[in-house]
Amino acid sequence: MPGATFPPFPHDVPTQPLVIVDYALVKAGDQAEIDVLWKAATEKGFWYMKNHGVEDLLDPMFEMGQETMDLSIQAKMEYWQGNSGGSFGYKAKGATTVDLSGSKDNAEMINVSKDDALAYPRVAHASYPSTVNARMENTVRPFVEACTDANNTIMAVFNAKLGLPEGTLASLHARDEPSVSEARVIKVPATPGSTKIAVGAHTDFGSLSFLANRLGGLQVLLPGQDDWRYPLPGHVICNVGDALNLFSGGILMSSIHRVLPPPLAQSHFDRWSLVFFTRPGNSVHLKALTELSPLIAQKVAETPDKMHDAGVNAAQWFARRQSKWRVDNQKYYDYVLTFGDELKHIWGRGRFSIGSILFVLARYLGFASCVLSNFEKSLSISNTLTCLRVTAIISSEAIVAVRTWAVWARNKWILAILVLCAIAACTAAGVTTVNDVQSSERKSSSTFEYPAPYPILIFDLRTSVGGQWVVPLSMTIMYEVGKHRTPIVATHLLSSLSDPCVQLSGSHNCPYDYPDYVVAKTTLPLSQPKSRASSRYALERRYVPSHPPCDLRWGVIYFALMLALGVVNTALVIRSTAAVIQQNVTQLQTSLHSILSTRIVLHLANSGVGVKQMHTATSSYDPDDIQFSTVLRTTDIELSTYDVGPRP
Ligand SMILES: O=C(O)CCC(=O)C(=O)O
Ligand SMILES: [Fe+2]
Repeated sequence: MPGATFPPFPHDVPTQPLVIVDYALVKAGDQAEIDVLWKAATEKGFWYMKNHGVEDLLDPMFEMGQETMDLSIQAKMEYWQGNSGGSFGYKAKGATTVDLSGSKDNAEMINVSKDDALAYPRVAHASYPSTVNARMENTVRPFVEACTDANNTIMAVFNAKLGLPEGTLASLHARDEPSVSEARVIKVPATPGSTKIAVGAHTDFGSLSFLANRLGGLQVLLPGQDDWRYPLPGHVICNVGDALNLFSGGILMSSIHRVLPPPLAQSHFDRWSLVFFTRPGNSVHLKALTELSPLIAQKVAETPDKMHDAGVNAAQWFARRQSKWRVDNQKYYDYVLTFGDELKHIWGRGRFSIGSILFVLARYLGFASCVLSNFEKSLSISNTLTCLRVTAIISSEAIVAVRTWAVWARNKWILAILVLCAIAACTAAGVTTVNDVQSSERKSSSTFEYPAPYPILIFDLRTSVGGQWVVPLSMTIMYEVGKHRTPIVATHLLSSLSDPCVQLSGSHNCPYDYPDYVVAKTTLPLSQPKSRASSRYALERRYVPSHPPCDLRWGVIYFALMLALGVVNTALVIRSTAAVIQQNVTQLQTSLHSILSTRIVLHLANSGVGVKQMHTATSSYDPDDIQFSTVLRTTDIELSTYDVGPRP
């Protein structure tokens, strides 16, 4: 790729007119050039840069990136950056969502920490693939040094223009203070003809970004514009990030950008880009520097509606923003959507039955295992996880079994089959658990042993199905869209409820990064109960006594789905020797059980019928409302998962 010739950038796409700043002149103190830079940084936050001194290091960096991406997926995933807010290491494509409907990104990248590059061979934060290490001293470190120099020079210019005491911005970006500053190489594989977003709309988290790319695809949305426009590829582009925007009280502009596949003929080629991000020291508090500059104080006073204090330091800010769009973190989504129903039907009743205890176990042990699976680093966590998962699955199975028995009108053969299945399942689960917990070795989650011909397929399993989100999320979307015809906003709400970034909603110039507050408002009320009258009506219309299969097709499909998933998952666990697949599949199994069983309980509760006085049981399907409910004939509104009462 370095030195390769690509088709030219097309003439007929909307381009973003940006000025070219001559870095050599800025460094030499040329006032006219400094004014050009200042205007670009305060009005657009983006500019092209020439004579920056990094020219000769671009190709070697791209080569390092290519050598790294050419490694097998197994080798790259040894350096997986995780989902907990870390950034150093490898990010596979598809690990983040790029828009509010949950589409996944199409960019893989390797991030090398500035601190690691400078400290090499000492490890400051993380280790890297051999392809990075081999070039750490002769390529990565010089690149990091040159970009840091360039960004520091620019920051010194901003420091003076903002009227800050000399060295203020430099001290917030001290070379020796640990930071999340990093060099990044990004590969977007060729997707001819596709217009799918490869890197979602965002503002950069840090202070200054230094970006080189080989093909078009970057698009910038400047303040006041309503269309995305391409900067020209082949230039080095610099842009201001959110930290400088905050420090300066909003005087320096941090603009929204994203990456699409390269346009037209260029779309037949892989797109490579290279970024160096200068970010503040980890402990630096992110707020406007009002006490140090009258100019900043005045700007803050003029814009009281904007957020001027993030209330967190740079490391916390970064971790939150980094994890928010992670696909894996959306496994909590269903819990959030149904929380309102849970409050009402489980906690609001003021008393507990065996049914509601099973509900709580299925739901919260499933949820806890979801959360804990992010931190599966030690044997004790691994063992705790095994126990949580098994208990959640058994509780879910109990709920589903009792419901199944109910919809089959307490048929004794069904009961016998269920009891046999339960004994078999519990025995298997018990043996596996004891075996797992007694084993003194934790199975490494970074050990990949893929069947040779299908590495990518299995890898996708690792990142999507294995990441425990895809099936629960699709099911949830199916339910909720069908039920309310409301666009689904997929997000990581739970972490953001305690996130100060939530306060930024609508007040910062990057609305794309802070959607969560809105989400909280739009999703929580989604699960409104059906009106009692309509469910009664549905019940009367559809009630078919003592002949379950006829009107039970949706219920049967629902239970069959759970069974089929169980079989598929078990097969995967048995077939695969890769610990990571076994663990992810088990977690997926737990999440699914938890979601399906608690959905059953809540839908039953929402259908407005209880079980205490019912005469028999059936299932209804209302075409206007994709909701499966086990509808039970009753006069009393009561929630229970197992008490089927007397038959007629
Ligand atoms: O690849 C590009 O051109 C831009 C990448 C970018 O915006 C980022 O990594 O923050
Ligand atoms: Fe960016």
